[in-house]
Amino acid sequence: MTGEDDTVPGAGPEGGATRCGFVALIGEPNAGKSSLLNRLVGAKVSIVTHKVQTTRGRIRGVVIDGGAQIVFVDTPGLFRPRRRLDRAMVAAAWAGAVEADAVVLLVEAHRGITEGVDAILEALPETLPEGRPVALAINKIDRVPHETLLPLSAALNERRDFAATFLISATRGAGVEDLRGWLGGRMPEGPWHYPEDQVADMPLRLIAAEITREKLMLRLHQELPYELTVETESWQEREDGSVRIDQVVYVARDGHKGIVLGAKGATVKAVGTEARVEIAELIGQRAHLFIQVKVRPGWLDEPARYREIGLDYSDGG
Ligand SMILES: Nc1nc2c(ncn2[C@@H]2O[C@H](COP(=O)(O)OP(=O)(O)OP(=O)(O)O)[C@@H](O)[C@H]2O)c(=O)[nH]1
Repeated sequence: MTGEDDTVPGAGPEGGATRCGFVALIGEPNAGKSSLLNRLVGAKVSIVTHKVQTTRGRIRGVVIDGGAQIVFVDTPGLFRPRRRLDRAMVAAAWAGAVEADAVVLLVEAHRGITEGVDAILEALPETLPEGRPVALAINKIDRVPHETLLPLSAALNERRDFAATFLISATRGAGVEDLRGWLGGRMPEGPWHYPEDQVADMPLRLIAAEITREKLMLRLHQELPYELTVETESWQEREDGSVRIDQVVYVARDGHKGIVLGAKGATVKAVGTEARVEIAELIGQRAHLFIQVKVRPGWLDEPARYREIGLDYSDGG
């Protein structure tokens, strides 16, 4: 974790010190966190949709900036909790921010300081440890006249002394490089968490899991929207040029397992077929997809689990 140190030495490309750390993107639902992550990573990491609250944490991207490796924790949207699960999702979002080395708050240019942004600004000082650098990224600048940006930036900086302010468009890319460079400089010195080659295919594993989750959600509609997670357990290239992908769908209860499986496994089979076609298209290779459904009991009631969903640094994906 960094403290207030702004003087992290630059890591030279030839054997200089490496840096590595975590960055949490926070903001209201739809602020553009997934879009920004995708733009930063340069691959479609998390599925961007028009529906709010689609991001379920644990979706990460790893970005190399000079000698720095920046691990992004994409958090669930921060919103006003209504149900028990919602509260846990908010807690998960904050857990990511509390443990990150730097935080980026995304605010939508055309919406300005909404009630939601206000609530986040209120919560920031008491939630984050002192000295944790928080950058402000005013996003979707392509949607507003340029002259509105400075007043908005000033109003926000009056509320909190941000370590830096960036005017960005996550979808068009404006300002994103600057933000990435700034974050790279904020990462603490230390070895990289992920070997370089792993970084290359990690996004694919994440995307593959997201694709399966999306297909499940589309098929199950309201039945289980927030109560399952999909993880890609293994990704094996085969000699014939195809790839074998093993995934696990985790559900909270036995009853949910039945719903995901469907009669004689029909639901998971249909989902698997749809996901396989899309994954194969994405990677340009034939894919064999194997999906298991497992119950992780108490998943919904254990605070520790939520934390894990929002922030899991344990392995490379
Ligand atoms: N015009 C414009 N639209 C953007 C920009 N960034 C994101 N969007 C759009 O805003 C919507 C929400 O973007 P997401 O990236 O899914 O937002 P999110 O914050 O990850 O949302 P949750 O997953 O719900 O937390 C999508 O329709 C994006 O295309 C931008 O810079 N300009």
